[in-house]
Amino acid sequence: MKSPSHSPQGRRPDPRRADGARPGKPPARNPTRVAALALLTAVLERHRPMEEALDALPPSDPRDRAAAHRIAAAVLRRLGSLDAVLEPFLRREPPPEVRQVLRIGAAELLLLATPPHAAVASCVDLVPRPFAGLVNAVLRKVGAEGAAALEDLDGERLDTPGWLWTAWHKAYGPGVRAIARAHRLPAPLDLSLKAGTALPEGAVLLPTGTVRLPAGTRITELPAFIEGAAWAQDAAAALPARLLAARAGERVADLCAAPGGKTAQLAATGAEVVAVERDPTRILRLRENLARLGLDARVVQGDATEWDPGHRFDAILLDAPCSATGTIRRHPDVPYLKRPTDIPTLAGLQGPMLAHAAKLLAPGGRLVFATCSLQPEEGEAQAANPPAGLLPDPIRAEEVPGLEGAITPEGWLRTRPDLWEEHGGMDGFFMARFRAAE
Ligand SMILES: C[S@@+](CC[C@H](N)C(=O)[O-])C[C@H]1O[C@@H](n2cnc3c(N)ncnc32)[C@H](O)[C@@H]1O
Repeated sequence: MKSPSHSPQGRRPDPRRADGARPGKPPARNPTRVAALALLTAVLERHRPMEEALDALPPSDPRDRAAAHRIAAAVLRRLGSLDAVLEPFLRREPPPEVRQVLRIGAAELLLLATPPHAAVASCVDLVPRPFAGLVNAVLRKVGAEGAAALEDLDGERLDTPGWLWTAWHKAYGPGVRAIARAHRLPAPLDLSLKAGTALPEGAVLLPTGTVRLPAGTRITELPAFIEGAAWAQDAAAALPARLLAARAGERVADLCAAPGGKTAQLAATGAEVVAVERDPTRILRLRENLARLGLDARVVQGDATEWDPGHRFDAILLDAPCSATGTIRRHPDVPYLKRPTDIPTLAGLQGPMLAHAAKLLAPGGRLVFATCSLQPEEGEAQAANPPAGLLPDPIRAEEVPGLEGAITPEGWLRTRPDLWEEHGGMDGFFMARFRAAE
């Protein structure tokens, strides 16, 4: 008969061990850290989006999930720096699961102000027994020496994957550092409100109309959200629909519409809105969001490169699928999900989409092309080569109060995460407006 044992060698663990692992029954693993480990494993090893991994977590207290997300996001924001701090304390590469736990522990100790004992003990409990001693020893050293080491690093460079650094340096010169710095901070909660909705307590009204609350605010607890009068939308993400300036009664198409932040803005004007989206799962979210807000739009499942309802539109919003590198503050997993080869692939889709959208526009109609990307191939390069029949309709300073400096000489709008730093930044977007020839 096999003797009962919890140790890999078939011996009972020594109750006096100095590695932090407790003897006897396996320790109860902390649900927040277990979930944080699952999120990091999904993103860094399986290259799955963090939101998808969050949805796949077993049912748990929403506060545990939020805390797990906070830890995983902190690791992803400072991944290069955390690895550099860990490096001198590791003689060889640990298994991937142990590496993720060490990153969690280092983030808790150096970035999240978790009490050292709790950070170390909960991380020790997360790894298989043979690695408990290693995790305990390394994290104790990180606790003692890590803060000084972190300060000496070039974190902006280390926390930005090389291909993104090179591309942003080429596009924005020294601005790459400001962009990288902005990516370190959790983004505030930005809301769009239905007209006449009172400003939530503690909110700031930004010059372009977005309402901003501090990072970490729980949207589901806000009265305006509960009443169906508010939706989450970054300050930059609210600009494309604003620039389209839809009017009541106009025929408006929102191509690539889910989850529907911009559809909601367009529908709130009283325009007749058709929202086109290819992905059936995302269509469900789009419908749910419109229903929650009590806003009306016709939702159509279709491919924006070929959808044609047989009539023309007064205004079209094309919020094209892109690499989403402008949203890294809100989605710190993006740098670890995207590859350099994604950029030409997506740019190769955006061109034909813009060309098809142009064909759906009535004479004199307006079109706004937008992407939430910092890569010029997905913005400036597209607008510089518009399809036949589209004329430039430059964005004017009075349309974007406080962002006049983000208007390019061509009349496009280029936002970056380091803009409005004093207000808490904004997503990186590109927007260009056109008119169809009369
Ligand atoms: C940037 S997101 C749109 C965000 C949305 N406009 C909003 O404000 O909430 C791009 C969307 O395009 C959809 N999409 C991708 N390829 C598409 C295509 N060929 N036709 C229609 N929709 C597409 C994606 O599923 C995704 O929902």
